[in-house]
Amino acid sequence: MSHIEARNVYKVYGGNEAAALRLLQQGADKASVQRDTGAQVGLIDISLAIAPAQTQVVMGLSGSGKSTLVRHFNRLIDPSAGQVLINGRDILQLDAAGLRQLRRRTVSMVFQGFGLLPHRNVLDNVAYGLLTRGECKADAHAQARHWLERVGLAGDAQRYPHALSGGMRQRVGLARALAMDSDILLMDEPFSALDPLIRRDMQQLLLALQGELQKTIVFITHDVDEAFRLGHRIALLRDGRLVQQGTPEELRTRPADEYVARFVAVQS
Ligand SMILES: Nc1ncnc2c1ncn2[C@@H]1O[C@H](COP(=O)(O)OP(=O)(O)OP(=O)(O)O)[C@@H](O)[C@H]1O
Repeated sequence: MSHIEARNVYKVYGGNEAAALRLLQQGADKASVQRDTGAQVGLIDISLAIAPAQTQVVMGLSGSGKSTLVRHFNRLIDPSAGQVLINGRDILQLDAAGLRQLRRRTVSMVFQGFGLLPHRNVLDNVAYGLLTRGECKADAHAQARHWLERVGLAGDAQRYPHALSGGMRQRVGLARALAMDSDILLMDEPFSALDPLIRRDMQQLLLALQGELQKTIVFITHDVDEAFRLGHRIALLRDGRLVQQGTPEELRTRPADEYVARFVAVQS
């Protein structure tokens, strides 16, 4: 069974949503629908299945719909049409308690901007999610210390975010997500603000942790090298549509069209 599945997902923002959806379902493209209905088109008929313990990269230019797609997987965004399934269950059917459970237990998210709490030290930042889901302080701190050690920050538990480098902050963000012990990690351009060498270190760290922990990771990037380095599979979006989903090798050797061929050709 797929761990995560999107079935015929459409997302339209604002404007005349019903009219926009109808036009898209008849095959219209993003630009014409936006012009004719005043709606912003996020996603068009996306179907994507992600297997357990895989790193699925979502790649595409700015505005192609990467964040919109991935935010459907923890219901930060609800689709205009279509279904999203986690472990075979339609998450749009979840009640408030089910949604809380999804966000606290099943899916964690790591952002580009780190999202750390500035007035709490590193240990408390990592423990924060555990405390808010009701774990006692001693357990939360023990787990936080464990994950800080795993990301190489054992000696930095008492420091504050402002005193850390970007790479260290992103390690804290990663430790915080891992501490939640959820099976799914959503990572929205987590390394794009980092210097190239630090970025490479973080990619290595993620590969090592993934090999060991076997999480299902959905990783957004617009960097082709990063996508090829990290992804078991890569989904390439263009103007809200999925143009190809496949292994790095498949994208390289059997690109679905000229656009995919040009996109992957930039790989160094
Ligand atoms: N809240 C919103 N309201 C209106 N339009 C939106 C909203 N969020 C996204 N969009 C539009 O949906 C489309 C896809 O945006 P999205 O942010 O998902 O793309 P992206 O590939 O993640 O881009 P980036 O790489 O710049 O983050 C864009 O045309 C964007 O303008």
